[in-house]
Amino acid sequence: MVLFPPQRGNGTFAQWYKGSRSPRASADYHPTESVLTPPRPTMTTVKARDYYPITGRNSTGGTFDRIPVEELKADHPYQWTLFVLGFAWIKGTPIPFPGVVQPPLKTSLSLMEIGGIHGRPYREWAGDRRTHDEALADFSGVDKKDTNPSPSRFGGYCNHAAITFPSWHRPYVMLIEQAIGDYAENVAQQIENSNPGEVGLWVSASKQLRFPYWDWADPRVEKEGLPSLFYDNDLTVTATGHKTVTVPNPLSFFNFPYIPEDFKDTTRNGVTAHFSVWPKTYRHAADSATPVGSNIADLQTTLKQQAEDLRTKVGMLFSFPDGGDSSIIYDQFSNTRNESRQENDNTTVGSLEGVHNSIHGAIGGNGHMGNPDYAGFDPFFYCKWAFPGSVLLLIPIVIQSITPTSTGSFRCGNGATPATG
Ligand SMILES: N[C@@H](Cc1ccc(O)cc1)C(=O)O
Repeated sequence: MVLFPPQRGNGTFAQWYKGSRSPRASADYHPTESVLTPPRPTMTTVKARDYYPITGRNSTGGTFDRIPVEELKADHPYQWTLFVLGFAWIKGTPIPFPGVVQPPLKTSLSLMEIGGIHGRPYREWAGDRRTHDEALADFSGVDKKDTNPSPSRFGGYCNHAAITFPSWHRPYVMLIEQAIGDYAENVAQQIENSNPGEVGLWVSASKQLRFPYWDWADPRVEKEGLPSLFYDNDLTVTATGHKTVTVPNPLSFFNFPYIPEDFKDTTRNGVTAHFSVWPKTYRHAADSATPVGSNIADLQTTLKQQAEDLRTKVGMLFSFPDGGDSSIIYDQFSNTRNESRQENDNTTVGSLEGVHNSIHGAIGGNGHMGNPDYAGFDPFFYCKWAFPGSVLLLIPIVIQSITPTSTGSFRCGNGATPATG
């Protein structure tokens, strides 16, 4: 399965591919680091060890729940510290911590590269394991799906408006989850090594760390909107000796280390997003090359207004009639451009992608989250995505004719399960 066809633009695929393959891509070639590379049984790069049953992060020795981000912050102080440190590290702006030597950050695991997988820049991910020949083998010069796809393909790797929409984004979140988790284990070990009195506190927390989710279908969203941990300037974390310290919040925005050439200003509904010059990610920004910052008041008003509708739409995903054809239901459940609509189709339950689009718009406005080409750079993207990723694990409830087989760990926060809306 080809999960992420590259953009060909006006040139041939071969031109695109040669032009886009940056030297650092091969220098940064790490055969075991990617969870995104699709199965290619005939390719020599495929190794049995690259595949493993997914029950959370690899090699933690257990299966642990993803938990709501608010709960991670309130009740799991060591995991919270490690998550915050890990997110800052992946952004290329590590937070110093006594006794910790920051592990090197591979280019391919930086937020600049991971964020760029989703949309722009339209070029190969630095961690893509395919050789030049393997990538070319994906392309057929005589196949319309490659030369003239209709509708035309999205330019990044991500899959939208297709049945692969949910299953593409789940491993995408796992990539950042695994990277931050590996970092957390490394740092936790260093902390315990230099603080023998804290042995047992950090390493076990690091093993249990999963990427937290934000449940945007929780009834609290109507009143409280977006939790401030996503936009506060600073966050409080627990340091050694049970002390708390204040650190810059890595979840509120991302400073671009450089602006890729193909970042373009985009005007929608008369409002321009100045992506070609904005040095950092914004949410609901002013139509200006130099906005003062994200307009959180606007964001909150929009989100609170839409919250009930969002929650209803998530609940509706679980109201497909029993006994239907599971392939048709999955098609309708998963994405906005389902192909299997029937002539007399009275189904109005919406789709996971549809409701997910609404949350992108509500949070991003004209900012990066509101546009698939740039959304992956906003740190919020991944906590937001960990939620529909988890809704996906409830698919056996949606399609009742399938026996539940999910071994993935999932838990909803605060009793507000998506199943009950
Ligand atoms: N393009 C979608 C919103 C969206 C934004 C970013 C994404 O990654 C995905 C979807 C819409 O207009 O509804």
